[in-house]
Amino acid sequence: MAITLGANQYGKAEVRLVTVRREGPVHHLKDLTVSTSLRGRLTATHLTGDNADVVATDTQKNTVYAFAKEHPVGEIEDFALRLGRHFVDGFDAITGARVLVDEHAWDRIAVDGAPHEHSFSRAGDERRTTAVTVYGDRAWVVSGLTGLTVLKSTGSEFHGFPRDRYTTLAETTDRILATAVTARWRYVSGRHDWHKCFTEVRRVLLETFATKHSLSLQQTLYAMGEAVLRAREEIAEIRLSLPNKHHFLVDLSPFGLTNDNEVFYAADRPYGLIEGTVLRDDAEDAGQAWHTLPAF
Ligand SMILES: O=c1[nH]c(=O)c2[nH]c(=O)[nH]c2[nH]1
Repeated sequence: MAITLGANQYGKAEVRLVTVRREGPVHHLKDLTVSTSLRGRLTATHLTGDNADVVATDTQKNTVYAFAKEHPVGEIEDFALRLGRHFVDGFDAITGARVLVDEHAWDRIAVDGAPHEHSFSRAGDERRTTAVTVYGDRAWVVSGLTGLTVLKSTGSEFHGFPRDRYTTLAETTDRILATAVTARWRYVSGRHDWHKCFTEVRRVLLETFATKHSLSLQQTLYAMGEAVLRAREEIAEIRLSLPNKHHFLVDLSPFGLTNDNEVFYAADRPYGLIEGTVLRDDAEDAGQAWHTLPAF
């Protein structure tokens, strides 16, 4: 029996980086979580412990901080591309790099209605994300967002599903629809206006969720993905993961009360999980873009 080393990668996970850029008295904050992972000629360290080709994960972490000082961080996609290119071009043994960046948003605190120069409050759980893969001369960018929680209090139905002896769910023509959107979209190759594209995708996702009359969360997922692809030609493919945050009508009849779609129990688990990909039929090959990322 022969035993060999299979696919492997290594790096520093979740480097927390905060930068302050000063424009006179006005400060600009960037709050990032950066993970790097490298691939390449790494058999020796696994088989014999020879570390001649191992760029230490501590060095990877230091590089993140040093890069943040040496150039303005800018858009997370550009920062990740610079880091990935550095590891692949700078070390012979390293042939591929994957850099994940999550950006945590902060709002300026309003003081007497005016945005404060250097005081902020966390904008919530939502994060903007990117996953950049550099492999040889090529690079793939998959950007997205996660934790975008949305709810509509009407405009959602769910009926017509099969009933068997285990089915108890009532059909409904008017329910609450709520989810926390995770979206990842793959750019066609090249550089794009990352900031504008992110802002537009987020807007289109929200507007479509709000305005599409929903017969199922699956239908809403497809409509959201389709609207993004119609709005942004630089996006080849979008994957959405939508937990169905159920709001169940509370049975108030024991108290002699009716419930006309007014009082709900917000269940946190279990939850339906609706996931899918929407893509152009002529999209260029995804290459390494989704490699080792979650399926959706
Ligand atoms: O939009 C929905 N899709 C489902 O597949 C499903 N299943 C379920 O119990 N409720 C819902 N809602």
